[in-house]
Amino acid sequence: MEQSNRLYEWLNTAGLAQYYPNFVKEGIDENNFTQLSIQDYSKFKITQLPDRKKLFTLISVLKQERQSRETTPLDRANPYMPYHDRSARPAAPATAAPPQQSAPQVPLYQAPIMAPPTAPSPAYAGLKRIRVVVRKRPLNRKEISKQQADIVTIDSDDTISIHEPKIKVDLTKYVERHRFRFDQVFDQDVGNEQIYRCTSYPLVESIFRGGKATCFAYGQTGSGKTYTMMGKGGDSVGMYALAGQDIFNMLRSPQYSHLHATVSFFEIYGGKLFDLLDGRKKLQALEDAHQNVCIAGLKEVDVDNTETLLALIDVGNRARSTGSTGANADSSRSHAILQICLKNMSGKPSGKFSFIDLAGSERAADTSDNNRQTRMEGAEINKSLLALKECIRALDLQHAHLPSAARS
Ligand SMILES: Nc1ncnc2c1ncn2[C@@H]1O[C@H](COP(=O)(O)OP(=O)(O)OP(=O)(O)O)[C@@H](O)[C@H]1O
Repeated sequence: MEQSNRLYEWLNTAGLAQYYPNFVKEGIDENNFTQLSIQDYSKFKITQLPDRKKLFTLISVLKQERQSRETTPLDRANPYMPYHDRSARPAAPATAAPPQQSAPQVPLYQAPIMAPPTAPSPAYAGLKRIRVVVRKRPLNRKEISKQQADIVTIDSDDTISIHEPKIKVDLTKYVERHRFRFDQVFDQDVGNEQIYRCTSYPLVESIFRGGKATCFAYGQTGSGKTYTMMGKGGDSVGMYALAGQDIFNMLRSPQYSHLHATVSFFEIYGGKLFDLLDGRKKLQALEDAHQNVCIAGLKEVDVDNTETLLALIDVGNRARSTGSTGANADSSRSHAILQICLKNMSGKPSGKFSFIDLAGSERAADTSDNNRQTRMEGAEINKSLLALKECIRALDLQHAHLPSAARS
């Protein structure tokens, strides 16, 4: 494939193919594309905000991808290729000519927290142990109909601002701006596939080296955690399916013919564990002699393709505890843990990817309409999230003592 065509392919995937000739005219190709800055965009006649955002996201994804490509062999040809297109790559044209073509809202974030593998791996030496990325979701229908204001702006690829409306003692209204910095932030028009590329994807290879990787979706109720992990159904897939697809593809290569994958899915509700693939059978977390946490009796199903994985997730999600909260009519009230475990011929675990769709945290202001059970659940959820925070802090600081949950 010619390099210039690869540039076309990237732009096409991001919905920017019509600008391709402008890039060619300015001498931009695959090698210098990622060096473009926001100030350059107008040179290519990209003046509309949505298109500028698309270009910004595309360049961020590619930069991230360039880093991770040095560590993973997956899909080197076009890291930006979306999930649906990976089996049938569209041919790019051979020439430069393209084909024709009010009230504040707070729960706007969800943040997958990425933990690189626990097993030492030279390829991951340069990566942070924990990465936190933030995704903004668009205002939903209810918020739009109430003409509520969007109080979140994305300032750059790692900084967001929250504009908090406040009232002074003399009743004058003003807005206080809070800026927050993360490893990466994504605007509301970024899809699950791009988020997967920048977060979970670089970790997939690590589990084939015997590592343990974890992706948490953390955020307030209604902020989009399940949307990110699961997708919306149909063609809209999330982290589970995208990672599953890459894992199963790698398992098909002769290099990994000695491995197979098993899937388990359970939830933590009210401090208790329930197997989502086994009729919500109650489970027990036990610690073995090496202080590894084991879930006794957890059902593990052999899976070798994405369709079966999605069918199992569907079964599990139907069994998952949901309820209605002030902020989300279909709120997950439990932490759901999907594990894809690699095992060798003798059934010994040899790498694991855990996806954790946490129950939503709640602001006190959103709980006023909730009934007693919902409030009790909320208290339990907030308590367990606090415990999780301690685990992550201990991991981050590499404490000698880790809470047992941080070791599993
Ligand atoms: N990025 C997004 N783009 C479009 N719609 C979104 C996005 N994120 C979330 N939504 C929509 O917002 C609603 C709430 O999302 P979701 O159920 O994923 O929230 P949640 O964080 O899992 O909430 P809870 O913790 O209460 O389970 C859903 O209708 C979902 O389709």
